[in-house]
Amino acid sequence: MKNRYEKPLNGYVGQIPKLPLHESLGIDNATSIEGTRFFTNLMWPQGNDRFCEYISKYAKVVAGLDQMVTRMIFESYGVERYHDAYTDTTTYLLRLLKNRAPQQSEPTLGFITHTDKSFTTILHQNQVNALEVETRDGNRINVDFSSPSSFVVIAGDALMAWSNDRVLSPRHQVVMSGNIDRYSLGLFAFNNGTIQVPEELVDDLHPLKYNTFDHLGLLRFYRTDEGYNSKCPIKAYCGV
Ligand SMILES: O=C(O)CCC(=O)C(=O)O
Ligand SMILES: [Fe+2]
Repeated sequence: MKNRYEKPLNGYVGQIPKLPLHESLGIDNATSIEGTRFFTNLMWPQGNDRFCEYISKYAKVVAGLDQMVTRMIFESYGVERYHDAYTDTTTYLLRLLKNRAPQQSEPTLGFITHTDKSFTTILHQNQVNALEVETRDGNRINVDFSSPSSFVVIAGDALMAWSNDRVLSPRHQVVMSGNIDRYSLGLFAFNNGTIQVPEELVDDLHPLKYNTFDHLGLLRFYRTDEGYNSKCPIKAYCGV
């Protein structure tokens, strides 16, 4: 298998007996031309300039959207002074996801219930809706983002910890129906350093809930049995 990275959960995922519908590939550092070229040279030994160009343009546009959204989040908590340092040390993993339409009698679960380990994730899809997101009170929302101009922003575990639990990293899953294959793109923001709760978000009413943590260490922890089996991996990893 060629699409592998040292960073856990960055490369190919698929051929999982319990999840026969799902296959995905990952492009780390997708906003840089080196990142996309590394991927296209791997998949097409003679190169694929068109794909390389489109994918890096897409990643750049959506990373710009992500930086706008995270700036708004930082501003809404009065801590925009930390935003530049955050974006300067953030890289983007672009995942290309396919969930094929289930055949009769096949399980319809495309992707298991999980929370994202990123800071933020921006999703885009073809016309086939299948994403279900759980709310704080346990209800499920079927997210309709079938319009080509729709994007969904999901808060990841790192944002939940950074915000000292103000922003929820929601559990979500992909459940397929109908007879059209679903293609989606997920751009995941990962910080290359440590993340800490801003001091402005800690007070008597909001005691500190997370120790400073190494973001990529969260991915490594999630790959361990303890991390994978814990109910809330981020709390098990760096919760106070
Ligand atoms: O395909 C989607 O819409 C969501 C995929 C997802 O949740 C993930 O890759 O983390
Ligand atoms: Fe996800």
